[in-house]
Amino acid sequence: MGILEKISEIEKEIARTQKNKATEYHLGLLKAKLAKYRSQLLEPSKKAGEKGEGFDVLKSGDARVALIGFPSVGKSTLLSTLTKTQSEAASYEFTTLTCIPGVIEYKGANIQLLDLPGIIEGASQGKGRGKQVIAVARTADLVLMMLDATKGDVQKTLLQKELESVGIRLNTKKPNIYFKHKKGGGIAFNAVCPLTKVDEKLVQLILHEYKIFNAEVLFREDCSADDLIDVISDNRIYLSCLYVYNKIDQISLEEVNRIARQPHSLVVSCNMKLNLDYLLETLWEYLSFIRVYTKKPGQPPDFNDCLILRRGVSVEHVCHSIHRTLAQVLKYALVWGTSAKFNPQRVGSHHIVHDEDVIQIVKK
Ligand SMILES: Nc1nc2c(ncn2[C@@H]2O[C@H](COP(=O)(O)OP(=O)(O)OP(=O)(O)O)[C@@H](O)[C@H]2O)c(=O)[nH]1
Ligand SMILES: [K+]
Ligand SMILES: [Mg+2]
Repeated sequence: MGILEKISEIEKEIARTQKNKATEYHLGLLKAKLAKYRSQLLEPSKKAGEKGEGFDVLKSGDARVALIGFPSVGKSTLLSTLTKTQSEAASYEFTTLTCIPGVIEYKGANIQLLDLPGIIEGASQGKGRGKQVIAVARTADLVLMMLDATKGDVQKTLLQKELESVGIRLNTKKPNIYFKHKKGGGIAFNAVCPLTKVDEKLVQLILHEYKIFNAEVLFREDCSADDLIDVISDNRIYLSCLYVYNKIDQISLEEVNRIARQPHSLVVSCNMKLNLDYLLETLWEYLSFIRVYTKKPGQPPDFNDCLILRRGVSVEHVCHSIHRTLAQVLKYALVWGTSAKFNPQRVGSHHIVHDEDVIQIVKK
C-alpha cells in the first residue's frame, strides 16, 4: 500500500469512529499514525531529476505575502491593482502558471506580494501545482487567502484542510508543550494545569507510535492529542492568514456584512477597487510593522526615510537595522514619541520602541 492509500484508509477509519471516552485512545493513535505518514509525504523527494519544489523567487523587501486561492478568484487582478507588476488575468481557470512577484509600496514599506497559480482540492497531494504553491506559502510571512465571495465558505474550508494536512497552521500559536527527547529514563510526563483532552496513557501511546520511549513532556496548557502530535512532529509552520473575500460587487449587502464580521476576514472588489485601502491597512497590522525615524544631533528628523521594523523591537534592533556594528558602540539613545515617558527620553539598548518614534543614537 502506498502512503497516500494508507492516509486515506486512516482518514476513513477516523471518520467511522465515534468520538467518545471509550475510543479516545484509539483515535489518538490513529491521529499519530496519520501525522506520521503525512510528514513522510512532506519530506523532500529523493528521486533524482524530480524538479520543482517551489518556484525560485528571491525574497525581497520588508516582508513576503503569498496569495493563495482557488483558480479565478482574482489573485492576479489584485497583484496588478496593488503593484506596478502586471499579471495576466482572465475568466478561465489556471491563467497563472508560475509565481509572479510584485511590490506593494505602503507607508514606506516594501511588501513582496506573490501571485501564484490557483490551487484546488488535493493540492497537498500534488494536484495541479499545489505542492509548489504550498512550498512558497511556507516561506511567507503572511498568507493572503483569496476567496470568491459568491461561493460561500466552501473554498475556505477546503483550502484550510489542504494547508493543515501539510503542517501549515493558520492564525494559531504553537501549543505550549515542553518536549525533549532523552537518552534514557523513560517518559517523564507532567502538567502545570488540569488536562481535559488527554491523560498520561494517551500521551504514552502517541509517543510510542513515534518510537519515543525516553522523553520529558510538560503540558503548560490544556492541549489536545493533535497539539502534542504537532509538537513532536517539529515541522509545523505557524502563519498569520488574512481571508480576503473578492468580488463583493456580485453579492448582497447582507452577505457582505456577514462575511466581514468573520475573524481575520475582510471583503474587497478588485474590479471595482472597493476597500483596497483597508486591505493595505490590515496587511500592515498583520505584519506587525512599525515605522521608526532617525535623527542626527542638531538636525530635524528625517521623515522621508523610515526604518520598517516589527512591533516589540528594542533600541538594539533599531541599531542593527541601521548598521551591523552600531549596537556595539551604542552609549545611549534619545527617543521622542509614545514609547518615551518625556521627550526626549534617554534610554538603553533594551528600550522598546513604538510606531512613529524618533530616535537619535549616541555612540560611545
Ligand atoms: N465581478 C468581479 N470579477 C472579478 C473581480 N476581480 C477579478 N474578477 C474577475 O475574475 C476573473 C479571474 O481573475 P484572475 O485575476 O485571473 O484570477 P486568478 O485568481 O488570478 O486566476 P488563476 O490565475 O486562473 O488562478 C477575471 O475575469 C477577473 O476580471 C471583482 O472584484 N469582481
Ligand atoms: K483566471
Ligand atoms: Mg492568476
